[in-house]
Amino acid sequence: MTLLETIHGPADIKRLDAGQLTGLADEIRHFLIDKVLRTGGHLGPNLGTVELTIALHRVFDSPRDRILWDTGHQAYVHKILTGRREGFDRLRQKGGLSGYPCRAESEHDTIENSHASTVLSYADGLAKGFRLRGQSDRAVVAVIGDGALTGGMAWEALNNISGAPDRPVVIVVNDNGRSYAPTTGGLATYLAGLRTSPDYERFLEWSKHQLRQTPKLYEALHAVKAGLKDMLAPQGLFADLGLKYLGPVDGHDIAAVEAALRQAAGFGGPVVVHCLTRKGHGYRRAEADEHDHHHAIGASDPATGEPLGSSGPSWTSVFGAELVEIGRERPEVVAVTAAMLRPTGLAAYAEEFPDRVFDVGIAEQHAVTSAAGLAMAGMVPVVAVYSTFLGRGFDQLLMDVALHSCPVVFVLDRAGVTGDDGASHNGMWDLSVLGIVPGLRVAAPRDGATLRGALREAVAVTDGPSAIRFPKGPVGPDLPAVDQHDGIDVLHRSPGDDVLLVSVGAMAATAREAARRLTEEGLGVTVVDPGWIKPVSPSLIKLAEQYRLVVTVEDNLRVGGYGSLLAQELRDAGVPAPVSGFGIPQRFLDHGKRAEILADCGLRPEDLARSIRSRIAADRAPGVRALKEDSR
Ligand SMILES: Cc1ncc(C[n+]2csc(CCOP(=O)(O)OP(=O)(O)O)c2C)c(N)n1
Ligand SMILES: CC(=O)[C@@H](O)[C@H](O)COP(=O)(O)O
Ligand SMILES: [Mg+2]
Repeated sequence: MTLLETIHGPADIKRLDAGQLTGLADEIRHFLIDKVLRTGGHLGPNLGTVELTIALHRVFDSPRDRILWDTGHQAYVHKILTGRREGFDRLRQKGGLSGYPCRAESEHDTIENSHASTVLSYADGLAKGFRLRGQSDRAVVAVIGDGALTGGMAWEALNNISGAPDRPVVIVVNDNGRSYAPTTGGLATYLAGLRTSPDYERFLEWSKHQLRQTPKLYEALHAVKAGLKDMLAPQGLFADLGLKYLGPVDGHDIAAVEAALRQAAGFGGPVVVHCLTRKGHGYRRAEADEHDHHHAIGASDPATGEPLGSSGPSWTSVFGAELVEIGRERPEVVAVTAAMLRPTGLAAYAEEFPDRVFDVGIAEQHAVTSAAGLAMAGMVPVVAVYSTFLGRGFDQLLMDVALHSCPVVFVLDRAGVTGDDGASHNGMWDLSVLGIVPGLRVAAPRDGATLRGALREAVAVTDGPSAIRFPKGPVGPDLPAVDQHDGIDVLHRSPGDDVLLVSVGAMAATAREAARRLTEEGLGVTVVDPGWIKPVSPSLIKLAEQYRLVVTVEDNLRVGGYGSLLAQELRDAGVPAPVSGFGIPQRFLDHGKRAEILADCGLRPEDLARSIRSRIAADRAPGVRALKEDSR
């Protein structure tokens, strides 16, 4: 039986000796590489937290003590050590283990939101709550990455935590120097300064080498070392904030981390434990990966580590390539990313125009308002961000960009159902929130050709902001229009005025297939794709007036009485026919594959056809009231 097979919970780790712990770390590392290569997931971040997580669960008593993970993508080892090893064969699969902490899975889990920079706020609140409930003996431990530490929320929380010297929050900075790419900004430079002070490096090596022979003394020295570093490595920032600072500690040295955590646990106030780790540690391909592919990998060949089956160009790559072409023609076009240069397709642009790309760290609020500043300076900023993370900068979009009519272009990748990453990663809210922004234009391209077209139109707009949204994954073949109606692409037309099906963005193929099925049943169906869905074009309104039922379908949350803001606008414009919007039900969606989730949401072609059919039938049934607006 392997050591790992004997671990069913944190108690089992506490009884292991130093030699066994090293063996356990090796087994976990091999387990992670084997499992995550097969399923896909956050291999790099989790290889970096093996020893750190072992030490955390040896020092603290989860779940009474709360161990919190920022973003949560690096909590696989936490899951393994809290009895969920068997679940990794179905990691991130429908009905299987979530890729993030999940309260339904374990009492050891707390934060399910995978948006970064939140953990210190949770910790501050938990510590306050424990104190008020007379449970101040419960430790609150917040693990935050160097990347997440560049997010504004983290500093709002630090301001509060550091203002309460008796607030027993242990802040573990998991510093691997990278978000996806190397972490940017002055804070990153500062942290690098802490970890690269040469005196401290030499001392670190000496103490590890010399004192390995006498482990007992090893722990004792770590307390001394914590004092020594005051002379060896400056750590003003945290100390100046009133936070005790321990470190930097070798985050792959279980004994060292344990010693620092035990010291921190005894402080009784806010304390930073600065752990130095390496993303991908122990897996050469990940450690050598300069293109942050191993941050989040797809299912890969276990033998070679190569990703399995690439399925053609992605939406992201189409956007990135077109932006480079535009950038060559328009020197005023600049790009802004929130620590996701490659994932949002901006790497090529940065390569060709290094002075015209700004990585602001995981700081979407700053990304948006600094883009407003860029626009006010006469530039044309393109803010590339995952749809779900735009929520973090919505106030800035509304009040700093739109209120000032700044010509900022928002490119929202991962719009709609993404799937693998669970509830907080689906880009299912953007059309709902963008629909209420005065003066904002919104486009939802259906394929690569219309994405390129929409991007070129957007960067040409001078009197206000635009947003373009598209889903995760392969873009697939272009879907050419079969006709045009007053500037609107017609994707399908059969004789008759029964249904106008307004397809939004990547739902085009679904809408077209649903229309084909309904046409076979003798219904007259026209499918159109407006491309730009906000503002609603007068041509679309006029066209809609000619049909007995108007249906919209979008890969976005259903809102309001008509199911979508587009449907609402058509109705409000006086379209006489009943109008129904089909979209994602108002609930948080569990992880799974995009296709599975769309099926669960009733957004397959057969679902759409069935819903439309029932509405038409209801309308035709004698004595049945006229079609109700969508009331599902
Ligand atoms: C608000 C927000 N923006 C962007 C992301 C995408 N994202 C996920 S992990 C990550 C990098 C996190 O870096 P760090 O905190 O240092 O953790 P590491 O991966 O290095 O362990 C980013 C940008 C996110 N999860 N949340
Ligand atoms: C944790 C996080 O937010 C990202 O790492 C995300 O998981 C990446 O998603 P994609 O794999 O769709 O780029
Ligand atoms: Mg990091």
